[in-house]
Amino acid sequence: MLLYSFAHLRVTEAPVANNPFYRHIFPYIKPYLHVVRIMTHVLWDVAAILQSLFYFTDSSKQPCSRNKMEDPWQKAYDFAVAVAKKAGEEIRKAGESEIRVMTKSSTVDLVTKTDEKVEKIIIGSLKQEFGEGTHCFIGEESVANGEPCILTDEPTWIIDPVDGTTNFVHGFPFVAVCIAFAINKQLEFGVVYSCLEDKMYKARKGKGAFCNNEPIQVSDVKDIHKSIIISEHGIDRSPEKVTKILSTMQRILCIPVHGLRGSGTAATNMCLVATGAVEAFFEIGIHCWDIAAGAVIVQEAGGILLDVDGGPFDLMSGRMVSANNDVIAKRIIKEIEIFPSARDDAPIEEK
Ligand SMILES: O=P(O)(O)OC[C@@]1(O)O[C@H](CO)[C@@H](O)[C@@H]1O
Ligand SMILES: [Mg+2]
Repeated sequence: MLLYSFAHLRVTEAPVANNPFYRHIFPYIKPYLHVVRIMTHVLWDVAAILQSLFYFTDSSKQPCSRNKMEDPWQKAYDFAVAVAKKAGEEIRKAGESEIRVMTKSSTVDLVTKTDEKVEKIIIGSLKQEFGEGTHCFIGEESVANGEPCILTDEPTWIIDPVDGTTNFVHGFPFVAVCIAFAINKQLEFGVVYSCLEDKMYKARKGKGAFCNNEPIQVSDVKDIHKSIIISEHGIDRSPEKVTKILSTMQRILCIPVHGLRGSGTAATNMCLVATGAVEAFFEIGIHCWDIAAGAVIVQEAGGILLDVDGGPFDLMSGRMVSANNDVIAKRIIKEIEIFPSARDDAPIEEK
């Protein structure tokens, strides 16, 4: 302020001719006043530049920080919805012609050209939008082709292009495109497009869950006897595992619950928990791409996620209970017969 006022002092002729200051001293300093004036202007400008620099780099201040803090991933979220829609259209179109089926880890682990093509479309679109090398990707088919499956702190897209490939091959009407996004290993948003039903589920951390833009909410049932529970049979048909899976199902049925169901896709199952159509879905032997998007949707719809032993949910562990509340989750967990399953981030030789 002081600098500013001084800089704007007008250097004028002495207004009072008989003032001793103006008569004896002013004539000597007058030539230098112009220099002082220019210097103060320069100093003022430098001060202003420095002040704005500190102001704009302080993260608690506006407006530069406003852009950064505002909603950094909203654009990515909206883009993921658009890409999921495009992918779903591709799957619907592919379902109209003959589907060539191949197998992966076993004769019941199916894959089609559509799985691969749709994953390429999704990852290609994301790279084009956000730039090559800026984000990481964990995609079901890329991992099947040898890409690493490690979740780091980097911005990471977790993709299942066709969740429910067996359904797709058979024309069973639950097939979902799953796109999730994590940063610092925390899921930020998830999109599940159940493309044969044309239902777009989406959720962003702290911003609610939606189906076709309508808010969704888990059920408020706490009485296990009034619940419907979902589980799946998985693709591991070793008799020991199948025995444990069926034994768990029997125990849950005999609680008794209203019913046991399974849509054939983990993503759709989780969305059914999120809408309140069922109370819980659990499975051992799933993958991060099956459940990452659904995990955000369930939580944002008011539900919870746990490990099958009641511990904290771990996206890469290959096991999960998703439920409307912890009463239902813990009651289910009592009945689950746990069997070993490989982590997604385990070294290849351990899988
Ligand atoms: O079709 P994909 O993506 O290979 O996997 C289908 C999938 O439904 O298989 C499991 C069934 O046990 C599910 O949990 C998983 O989502
Ligand atoms: Mg899949």
